[in-house]
Amino acid sequence: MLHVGIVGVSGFTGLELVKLLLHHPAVSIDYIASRSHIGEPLSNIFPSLNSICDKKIEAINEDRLKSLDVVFLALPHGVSMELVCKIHNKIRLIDLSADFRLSKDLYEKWYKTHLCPDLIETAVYGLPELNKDKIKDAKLIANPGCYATASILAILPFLDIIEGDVIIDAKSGVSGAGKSLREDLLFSEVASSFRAYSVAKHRHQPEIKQVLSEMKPINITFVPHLLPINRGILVTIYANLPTIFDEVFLFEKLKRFYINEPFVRVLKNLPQISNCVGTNFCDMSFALDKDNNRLIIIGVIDNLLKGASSQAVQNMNIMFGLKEEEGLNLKPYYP
Ligand SMILES: NC(=O)C1=CN([C@@H]2O[C@H](COP(=O)(O)OP(=O)(O)OC[C@H]3O[C@@H](n4cnc5c(N)ncnc54)[C@H](OP(=O)(O)O)[C@@H]3O)[C@@H](O)[C@H]2O)C=CC1
Ligand SMILES: CC(=O)N[C@@H](CCC(=O)OP(=O)(O)O)C(=O)O
Repeated sequence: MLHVGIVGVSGFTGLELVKLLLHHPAVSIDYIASRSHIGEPLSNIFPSLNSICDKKIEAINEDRLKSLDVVFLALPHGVSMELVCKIHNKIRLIDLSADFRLSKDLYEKWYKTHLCPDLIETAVYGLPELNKDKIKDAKLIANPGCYATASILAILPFLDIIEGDVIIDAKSGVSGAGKSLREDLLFSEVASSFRAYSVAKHRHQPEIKQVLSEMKPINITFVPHLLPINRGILVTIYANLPTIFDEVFLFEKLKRFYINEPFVRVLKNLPQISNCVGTNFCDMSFALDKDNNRLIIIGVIDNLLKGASSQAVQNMNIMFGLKEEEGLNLKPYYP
C-alpha cells in the first residue's frame, strides 16, 4: 500500500486527486494539507464530499511529508518550489505546478527567480506518452500544464513530417484558472461570452516549444481562449505539410503512434469536450486541408484530469510499477 499525501487539497486539482485516490486500490491517503481551513473536514470546503471524505485538513508540515511514499503538490507555481527545495531528497514528489517544467532561463523569463534551479535538471516532464521510461525512476515529476498536454499529444505523432511554424488555437473551461477569486472570472463576465487572452504570450507557449524542440526545431504561436463552461480543453492545431499526404496514411500513422497508449483515443470523427470530461482520455483526430497542404489536428482533454490530476496519478502508477490504468478507469460525464 502506498502512503500518499496531497498538499493544496482545498483547490480544484487537490479535490480531483482526493476523488481519484480514494478509490485507488493501492493507495492510502494519509495526509491532506493546505494553507487555510486547518482542522476542518475536507467536506466543509467541498460539500460534494459529505460522507465520502470527511478527513481533516492538516497544516503543511515537512516532517509529516517526509514520512510518506509520495506527495502530490497541487499548489500555485512559486509556492510549490519552496516546499520541493526542502523535502526533495526524502520523498518522491509529483508537482502539478509549473515550477520544474522549464529550463532555468525560460522559467525565470516567464515566471520568477527559481529557488532551487539545480533540481530542474533532475525533474522528469511527466507526460507518460512521451517519457514513460524516465518516469519509472523519477524522484521529482513536473506534471505538464493542461494546454501543453493537449497540444503536445496532438502534435507529436506528426512532428516528423510537418514543416514551418505551428499555430495552436486553444480553448479552456474556467476551472483551468483554479479556485481563484478574479473579477474577470465572474459568472457575468464569462457566461454567454467567449474571449481570447494572453495572446501569443501565454506561459504554455514556451513549455510546448521546449518539449517539442528537443526532437525538432519548431516555432509555436499559441492563442488560448476562455470557454463559458466549467471544464475541458479543445486545441485546434494548424501545421503545414511539405507535400500532399494520403489521408489513410496519416490516419494509420496517428493510430500506430498511440497503439500502446491506453489513454489516447484516436478517432475518425471530430472529438468534442463532453466526450472526455470526467476521464483521463485525450481524444484526437485530424482533417486534411488539401488546397493548402495543411494538417488540422484537434485534441481534447479534461483540464483537471488528463491536464492535471489524473495524469499525476498515471505518473504515480508508472513510478511505483503499478498498472498504468490503475484507479483511472473513469467514465465520461456525458451528457
Ligand atoms: N486548474 C487546472 O486546470 C490546472 C492547474 N494546474 C496547476 O496545478 C496547481 C493547482 O491548481 P488548482 O488546483 O487549479 O489551484 P487552486 O487555486 O484551485 O488551488 C490552489 C491550492 O493551493 C493552496 N495555496 C495557495 N496559495 C498558497 C500559499 N501561498 N501557500 C500554501 N498553499 C497555498 C490553496 O490553499 P488555500 O485554499 O488553503 O489557500 C489551494 O489548496 C497550480 O500550480 C496550477 O497552475 C495544472 C494543470 C491544470
Ligand atoms: C482558463 C485558465 O486560466 N487556464 C490556465 C491554465 C493553467 C494551467 O494549466 O496551469 P499551469 O499554470 O500549471 O501551467 C491559464 O491560462 O493560466
